[in-house]
Amino acid sequence: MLKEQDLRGIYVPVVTPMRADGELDLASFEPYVRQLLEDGANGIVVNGTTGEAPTVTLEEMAALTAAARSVCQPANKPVVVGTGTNDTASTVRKTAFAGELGADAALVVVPYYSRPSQEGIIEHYRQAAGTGLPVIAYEIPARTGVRLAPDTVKAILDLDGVIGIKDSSGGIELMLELARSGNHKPVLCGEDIYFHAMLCSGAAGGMLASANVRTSSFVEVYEQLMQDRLAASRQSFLTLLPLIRLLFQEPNPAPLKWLLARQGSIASDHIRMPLTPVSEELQQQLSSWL
Ligand SMILES: O=C(O)C1=N[C@H](C(=O)O)C[C@H](O)C1
Repeated sequence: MLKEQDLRGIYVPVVTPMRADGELDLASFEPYVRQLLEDGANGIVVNGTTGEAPTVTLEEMAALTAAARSVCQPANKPVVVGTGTNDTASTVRKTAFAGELGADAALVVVPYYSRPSQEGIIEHYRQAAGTGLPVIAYEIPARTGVRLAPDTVKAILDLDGVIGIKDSSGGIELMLELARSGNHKPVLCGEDIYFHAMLCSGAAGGMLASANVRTSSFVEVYEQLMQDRLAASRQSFLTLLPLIRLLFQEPNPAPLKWLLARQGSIASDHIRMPLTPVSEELQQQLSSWL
């Protein structure tokens, strides 16, 4: 199981490869994950936003977790599984199930849509962490419809079994406040454009969809900063900006899947509804970037 001190570096939230008919494509999945590890990823996140979690069935989650483990375990790299929903009871069941599947930790998003109170959200995490599988909280207000107050984040991070947080809050203010107030649990950047800024403010790494493409360059940004080579790290990050901008020009992971399919990492760019394939215009821009 994943320990707090090992939640650092580049965790890659993987796509869920699908065949052109929409079925799960496990044949693409294993070599694709293996390549990410060879390129230096510190861990893998299955069934996250980038993995199209809302459309992935429990059976598919189990198959993806097993396939990811078969590649990651021999390399001693952790597999994190997205288990958060907007219903506490089903989040607890899914997190416990991920534990049975051999996941090293669960990524639990703030319960979306219902707009619960801050107390309700803390209790949601208490129950998820009660399953015994280490929990990484996931703050992404643009998707959930509710924003965590800094004190709420601190209360969640104080819970036994919560080992850190993925911060996609849309800026570095939360990160700075956590650092100011002496938080010691790892904060991973979950908003690619802020990766370098958040590392400079004390983030322990990133869970970044763009790191699917230039994995070793993201690792380099991280490593250089850890070695206090600020200018080199900033320069490395700047070279990644055009990629990051393109990947988030339309809803993630459609541009990413298109790019991965185009470069042969997965067989098809199929994406499940209601997400739609990338526009022709963006395809042209991605081709030029390639
Ligand atoms: O799947 C993830 O984890 C990520 N999701 C974010 C999103 O799509 O909003 C982006 C981030 O890079 C990782």
